[in-house]
Amino acid sequence: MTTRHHDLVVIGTGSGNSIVDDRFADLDVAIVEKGVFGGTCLNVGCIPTKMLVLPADRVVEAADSARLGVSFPPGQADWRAIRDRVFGRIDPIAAGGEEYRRGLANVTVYDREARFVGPMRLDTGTGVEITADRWVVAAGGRPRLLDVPGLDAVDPARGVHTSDTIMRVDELPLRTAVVGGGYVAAELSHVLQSLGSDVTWVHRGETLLGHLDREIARAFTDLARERFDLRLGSTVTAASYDGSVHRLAVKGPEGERTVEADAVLLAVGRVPNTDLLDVAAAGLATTDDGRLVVDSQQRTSVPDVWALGDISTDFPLKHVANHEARVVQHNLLHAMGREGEARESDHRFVPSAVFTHPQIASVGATEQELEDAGRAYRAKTQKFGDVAYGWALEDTTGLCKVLVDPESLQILGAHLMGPMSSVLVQTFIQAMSFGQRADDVARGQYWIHPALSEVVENALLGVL
Ligand SMILES: Cc1cc2nc3c(=O)[nH]c(=O)nc-3n(C[C@H](O)[C@H](O)[C@H](O)COP(=O)(O)OP(=O)(O)OC[C@H]3O[C@@H](n4cnc5c(N)ncnc54)[C@H](O)[C@@H]3O)c2cc1C
Ligand SMILES: NC(=O)c1ccc[n+]([C@@H]2O[C@H](COP(=O)([O-])OP(=O)(O)OC[C@H]3O[C@@H](n4cnc5c(N)ncnc54)[C@H](O)[C@@H]3O)[C@@H](O)[C@H]2O)c1
Repeated sequence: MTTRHHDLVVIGTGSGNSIVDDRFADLDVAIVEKGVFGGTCLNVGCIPTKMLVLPADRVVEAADSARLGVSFPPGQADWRAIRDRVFGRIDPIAAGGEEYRRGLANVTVYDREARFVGPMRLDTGTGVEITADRWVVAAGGRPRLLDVPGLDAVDPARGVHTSDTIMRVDELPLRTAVVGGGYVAAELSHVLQSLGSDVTWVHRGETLLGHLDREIARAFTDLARERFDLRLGSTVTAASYDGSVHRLAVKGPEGERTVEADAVLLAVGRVPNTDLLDVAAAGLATTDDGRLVVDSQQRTSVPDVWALGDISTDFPLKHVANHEARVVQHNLLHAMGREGEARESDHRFVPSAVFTHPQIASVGATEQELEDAGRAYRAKTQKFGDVAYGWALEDTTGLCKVLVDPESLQILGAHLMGPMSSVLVQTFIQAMSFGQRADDVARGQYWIHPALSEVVENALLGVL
């Protein structure tokens, strides 16, 4: 084992990869990445899922078009062509990112799983142990597995998948059992079912997407009930596999039932990679659920060590990881005397979207959070179907809900389900971020008629 000292070490090439730019050109930098460059979002997360959701949306919309007076034959997906198009675009980006880093004279890439072996001493797994003046830990997380024999390890050959593996299969399973009721389950159930797999969706809770405002969560759950074989309040207690078929014992409101499937998708959350990295050996403090403790400047409990993204954040979302990476980048430069005052991360109004069908988007407090906090609020839920573009869409399910402080008229939260919700929510994000009042946003600007954005205008006018 040889040892080497660097000026800066970055562990993880998801959002961590964006930190080292020209301003670090005079430093001896190590980048540590055990997998492909670009991390979760690019390779197995946001990007491929959204590229798969789009054709899935087309299938659903075509099937629904008869209501508009046009009909198409039932959607036929060429799974391999879709898969190859998606990864044919993504994989070269990951490879190009790695090639670029390896070509930089001041950067050394360590490409094995690394772990700490002492106070800020990292075994890179390549026969080199490294130390450094400054560190960035951006090692993300990985899918959680189930504590059920047979489903406690990923095994694509047997059809036991997580989001890391299901998107690259050669054949879409004829029947998939999806376990979990969060983001990944909602997006990938839509993809699988639309593109040709029969989905049985098993979730332990009574509503899907339980983190959302309850009105939206219930409305989405009602729609999902019509579309999927949905087993709510249900847990998988045992699993068997006979070489071609999985049989899951599912305990639910009607007792124990067997769910048969050709593949199982485990979508039961993610765990931070602090254990694999053995952060305890480095003396880095962790939260009860295993994330690195960071302060508002993204500093860990050890001096000169910063962390960002899924390994530390309360908000495991790519736009948050990117924001935190910019803060860490600035604060590293500040610590080296190259930038002014240190900065803090802004987690006041973190938005999110679930790219399922219909789309869902959200920012700020839910109604139940305001109730629990005993906070006064006014609420208005505007139906997409009641604005002009909603008529064009013949929309019967879309909702735009806004929650406002009755005194200050500040927007406290906004929750949408319907076409283009991830875009429509931006008006609320902007208003909340800049402290704009609901009446000013509603009345102080033009709203293009008859655009779908009128649903936001009407929700705001309604709440006033
Ligand atoms: C299916 C799916 C869909 C998603 N869709 C969205 C979306 O639409 N919008 C959104 O905002 N967010 C989405 N997310 C969440 C988003 O992908 C993550 O929040 C984001 O990628 C986290 O970035 P990160 O840099 O913290 O970690 P990562 O991107 O996970 O990067 C961590 C890197 O560290 C490496 N690493 C870990 N441990 C070690 C080690 N010991 N040694 C060496 N290298 C190591 C890993 O290989 C990895 O490349 C999605 C997630 C999933 C799973
Ligand atoms: N569009 C997006 O922004 C997007 C898309 C996908 C993922 N993500 C991010 O990735 C994270 C992970 O997504 P996810 O869907 O895996 O997690 P999640 O936290 O959204 O949902 C996890 C689900 O699994 C269930 N669950 C947890 N443990 C279980 C157990 N032991 N048995 C049965 N069910 C269990 C939970 O009740 C929950 O419904 C999300 O929190 C999100 O931040 C974001």
